[in-house]
Amino acid sequence: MWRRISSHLSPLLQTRNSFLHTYVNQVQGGILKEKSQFIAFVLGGPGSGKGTQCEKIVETYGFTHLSAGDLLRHEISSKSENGSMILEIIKEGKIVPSEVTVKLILKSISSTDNHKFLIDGFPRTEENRVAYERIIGAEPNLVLFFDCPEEVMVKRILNRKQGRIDDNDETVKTRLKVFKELSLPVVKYYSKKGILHTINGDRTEDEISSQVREVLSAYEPIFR
Ligand SMILES: Nc1ncnc2c1ncn2[C@@H]1O[C@H](COP(=O)(O)OP(=O)(O)O)[C@@H](O)[C@H]1O
Ligand SMILES: O=c1ccn([C@@H]2O[C@H](COP(=O)(O)OP(=O)(O)O)[C@@H](O)[C@H]2O)c(=O)[nH]1
Ligand SMILES: [Mg+2]
Repeated sequence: MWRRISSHLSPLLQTRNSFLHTYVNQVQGGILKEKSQFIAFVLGGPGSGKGTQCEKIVETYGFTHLSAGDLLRHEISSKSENGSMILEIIKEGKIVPSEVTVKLILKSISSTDNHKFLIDGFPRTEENRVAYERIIGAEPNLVLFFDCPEEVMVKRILNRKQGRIDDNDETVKTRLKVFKELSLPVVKYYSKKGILHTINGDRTEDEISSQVREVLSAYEPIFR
C-alpha cells in the first residue's frame, strides 16, 4: 500500500516509505523476508521512569530506544541551527515545535536497520501526535504509560544527578503543569483507541520491569 501511495506523493513521503518497511536481509528458505515496523510510544510524566525502563526493554527485546528529549538535547550540544531555540524551550519546561521533534525522530528511524522502536517522551501534546501521524502516516502499535504520583516524580527528578538544565524546582513545576494539561489528553486518546497499557510507575525498577514484560510478551509474536 505504501508503495502505491508514495508514488503519488512528495519525495519526503518516498523517504518515509523506505523506512516504514525495513528490509531485513534475512534469507529464510530462499525468501527475502520483510519485517514491518513496530513502534511503541513510551509516555509518562517527568521522572516517571520512562528512560530507565526503555533501557531494560532494549536489553530484553532488542528495540532501538529513541528518547525525544535526548534527540533535542543533542541538537543543543551539537550547536545545530535550532539548538538555541530548543535550549530556551527546555529551560522553561515547554514543548518544542512538533515539526522539529518529528523530523529528528524520523531521521533516527531512517538511519537504523532495526524494525522495532521505542519512542520515549513523545508525543507530549495532541499537536505532536497529529504531526507525527501526518508525517509518518501511521499510529503506534502500542503505548506504554507510566502512571506515577506527582510527589514521587518530583523527588526522583530532583535526585537525578545528570546535570540537566530543567531538573530544578521551578522548571519541574511547569513540566508537571504541561504534562497534566497537554500530555494527559494524548494518553486519554490512546486509551480510547484501546492501545494504551498503563503501568504502575510507583514501584521498584524490577517490579515495573516485570509489569512491562507482561505487556510486551503478548506483542512478541508481532515484533519479533
Ligand atoms: N522505579 C524507580 N524507583 C526509584 N527511582 C527510579 C525508578 N525508576 C527510575 N528511577 C530514577 O528516577 C530518575 C528519573 O528516571 P528516568 O528513567 O530518567 O525518568 P523519565 O525518563 O520518565 O524522566 C532517575 O534518576 C532514575 O534513576
Ligand atoms: O517530544 C518532546 C520531548 C521533549 N521535549 C522537551 O524536552 C524536555 C525533556 O524531555 P525528556 O523526555 O528528556 O524529559 P523526561 O520526561 O524524561 O524527564 C521536555 O520537558 C520538553 O521541554 C519536547 O519539547 N518535546
Ligand atoms: Mg527521560
